[in-house]
Amino acid sequence: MPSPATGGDGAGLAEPLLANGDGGAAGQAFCSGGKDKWQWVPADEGEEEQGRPLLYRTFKVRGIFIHPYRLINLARLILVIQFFIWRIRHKDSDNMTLWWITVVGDFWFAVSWLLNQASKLNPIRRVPNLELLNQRFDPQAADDGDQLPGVDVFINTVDPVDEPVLCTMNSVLSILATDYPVDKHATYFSDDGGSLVHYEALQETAKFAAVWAPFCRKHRVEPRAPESYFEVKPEEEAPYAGDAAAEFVGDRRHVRREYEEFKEQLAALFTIIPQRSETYGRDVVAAKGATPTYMADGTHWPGTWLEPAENHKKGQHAAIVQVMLNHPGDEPQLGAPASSESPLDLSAVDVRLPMLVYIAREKKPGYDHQKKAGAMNVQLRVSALLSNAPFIINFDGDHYINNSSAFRAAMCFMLDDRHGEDTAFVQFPQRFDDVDPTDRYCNHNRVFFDATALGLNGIQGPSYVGTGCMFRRAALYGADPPCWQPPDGRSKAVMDSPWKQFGNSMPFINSVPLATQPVTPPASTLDERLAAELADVSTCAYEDGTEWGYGVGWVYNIATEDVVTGFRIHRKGWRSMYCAMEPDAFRGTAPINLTERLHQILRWSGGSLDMFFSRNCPLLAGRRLHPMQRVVYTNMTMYPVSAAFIFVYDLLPLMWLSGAEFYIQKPYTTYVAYLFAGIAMMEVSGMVEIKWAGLTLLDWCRNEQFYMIGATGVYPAAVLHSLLRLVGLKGLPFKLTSKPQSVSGGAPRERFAEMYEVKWSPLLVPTVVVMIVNVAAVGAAIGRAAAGGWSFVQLVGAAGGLLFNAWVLLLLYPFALGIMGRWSKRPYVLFVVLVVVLAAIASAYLVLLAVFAPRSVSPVWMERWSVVRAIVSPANWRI
Ligand SMILES: O=c1ccn([C@@H]2O[C@H](COP(=O)(O)OP(=O)(O)O[C@H]3O[C@H](CO)[C@@H](O)[C@H](O)[C@H]3O)[C@@H](O)[C@H]2O)c(=O)[nH]1
Ligand SMILES: [Mn+2]
Repeated sequence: MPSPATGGDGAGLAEPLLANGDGGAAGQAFCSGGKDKWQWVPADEGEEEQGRPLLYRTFKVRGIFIHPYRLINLARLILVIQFFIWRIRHKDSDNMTLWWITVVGDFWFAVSWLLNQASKLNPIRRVPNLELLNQRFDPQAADDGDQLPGVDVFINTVDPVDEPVLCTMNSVLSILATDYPVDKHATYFSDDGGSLVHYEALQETAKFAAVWAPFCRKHRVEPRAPESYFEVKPEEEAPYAGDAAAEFVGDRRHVRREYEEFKEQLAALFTIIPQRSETYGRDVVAAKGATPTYMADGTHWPGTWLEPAENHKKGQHAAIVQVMLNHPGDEPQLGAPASSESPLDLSAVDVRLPMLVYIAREKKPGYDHQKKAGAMNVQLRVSALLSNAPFIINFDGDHYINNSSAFRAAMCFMLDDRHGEDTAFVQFPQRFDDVDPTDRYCNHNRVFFDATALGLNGIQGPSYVGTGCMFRRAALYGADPPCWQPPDGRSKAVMDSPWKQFGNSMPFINSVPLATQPVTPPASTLDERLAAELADVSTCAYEDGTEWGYGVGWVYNIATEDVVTGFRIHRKGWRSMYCAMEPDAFRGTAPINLTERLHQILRWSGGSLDMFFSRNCPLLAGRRLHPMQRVVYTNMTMYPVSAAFIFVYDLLPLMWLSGAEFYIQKPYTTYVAYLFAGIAMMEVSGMVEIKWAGLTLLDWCRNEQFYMIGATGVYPAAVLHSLLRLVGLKGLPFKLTSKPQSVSGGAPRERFAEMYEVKWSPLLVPTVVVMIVNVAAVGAAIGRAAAGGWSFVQLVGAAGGLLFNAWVLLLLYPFALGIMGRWSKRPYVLFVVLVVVLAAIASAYLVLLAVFAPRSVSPVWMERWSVVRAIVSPANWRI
């Protein structure tokens, strides 16, 4: 395959991109603990005195926040215990079955609250010191010992339409242009769709990168994903950071034009490829009854045919591994001066591009390809044979690098003298671009990424969340961390019977011990033998009978590979680090359509339960797992179970409809008082959490709301899924998350158009039922109260119950908006409908009472009723 030009030649230049690589922002963040982070105080002063260079600094929450926070939670714990003692002593209810259900339910809530809270009692922030890193790993002064280590970058995609190809290629561009030594990182693009569109788009991208990457380096622009870069309004732009200010405007205009052209080329691929195939394939079609897909040079594309044919269809084709950009060599290359062809003066810019490899692993019918985990394990082996960097960072196709210092930031943790060696991965938060300003579907997950993750950071480290995470290769291979290695220094786990563990490729096995070495070996040159080996490690059969997917690589047989893979590493005793930077390290796109979002939560919660009922159950882990970390993982895997109880509780209001007096627990007022106190304390604790984590009230409400929305429909489905699996069935099918199409290069669409789309799915039904039940309960209670004949105590009881209903409805509010579709642009419609429906139910209920239980209705109403009845009674109808 012809490989696109890598740019001009030239010689000898210190990499300009390194000179001042980290930029000022991160430096400031280091001093103060970040913008607006007055809640945090340094926690590592002692360590500084020991004279070690601290590549990152540690901060803990200021006492004025954390002490009250812990105190409230202690008080709540006492209250909860007291509550149960009280309940057990007062076994008094109108229905003992319900009493038992609620005791068990309340107990489960208390436990899950405790598990959840436990993870957040010691939050820690860590801020990388990029300046120090750059000093220590200064390329000018460097001899071999002091170079930044290599990083292999994995990026995954499946479908050029569902995951718009322009978005994916933007991510690739942001990686190719990132601020890390060009010869020290290599990108492995996994195309699980085996699509020629991806392949040719990647070729175009490599060509465009020859302009884009040098432009970014020359002017030090951010972010380095062109779509996002050109979207920034001039007034929001960061101050110019390069050293050719005079040329900036002209260069930018030129690159922008090239980018527009590049976009058109990508969009055209969808028509060019079918057209080309038709032209080439005219005679073949009749003979084979299918249209092969042709590459530009007239050969068949093995990935897929336009019409499927044996061994050439989606899901059935040989492996394709293609080096698109070769390893650039370690000598910098200056670009060409401005010319009539290219007005961009690159004579002082290193124009090399990092290595870029296209992979479509073999697909065969009948094989379980293990989705993303399977794809990444192939990337792991292919990269081992080509560049074998000791570090790996992985991205979903829709996540791009938003802050070019991110790789260096991760290195601050990996290379630090304190815990660096025992750190298996550095997780960055997931941030999203396309979410609506109110974050209706809680896509930002702020409570998790700004509070929980910091809590985990204070224990053994954050869990792995699937993207934007830098790994130590050895940890993925199943090695032990140095702190748990036997004194002879060699990790037994890795080298006992390597075939059984790693499969039959000798070159791969030989690469394993090298992966732990700090200095990357030069990338292998691609000869025939290597090409054959690459194809071999990308076959389906390669992993048969090995440890891949169990003890080695990303974990298999689970709806989500992320948390469980992180867990498998933690249980070996490794730690992980959390790194939230400003500006955000990476950004991606989130599903902003309700149904997509629910399917995503379903996959996550289903995966969690899968994990609990697997060999990776947190309760089964050995002593290397920190006790608190075990608690955290137990919570992370068991949380969907609560839904079973929540669902019952949400339906309890049905009892209002019976009209009779009914108490789950007597004395009822004490019961209610306990519940209110418990809930109130939880809310107060939440408010303190908002303060130390720097969240907004809205972030926090969204979190509560989405928990409830999940708990009514999705989590019960997840429980069902794991029950199905427990009895040996397949469980629920999980689908790829579709990404918003607005960036796919077509006509500009309305902003957040996706949010207003309603796609019905069985998953929506239970939540709708819960909503109806609660609305009906409120209506009925109003009718009942209006009918009169309730004592004061009964009224108070009813008011408490109504408050519960109203609370449930408030929590389900985003869901209600979601199923309103475009109407939700005018939320007041919802309230009008609500009032009308309530009035209707209340009157209907009143009528029912008047007909069936006239004695429970006050005489005033009965009088009116007799008038109405007189009118509607058929006996009085005269024709
Ligand atoms: O057969 C497959 C299926 C998916 N993917 C890739 O996996 C990534 C994530 O899949 P997606 O359907 O987009 O899931 P999301 O819900 O967007 O992803 C979240 O949830 C996943 C776990 O379920 C994590 O792996 C992700 O990192 C996290 O962002 C995407 O890049 C896909 O291209 C593959 O490579 N092969
Ligand atoms: Mn995604």
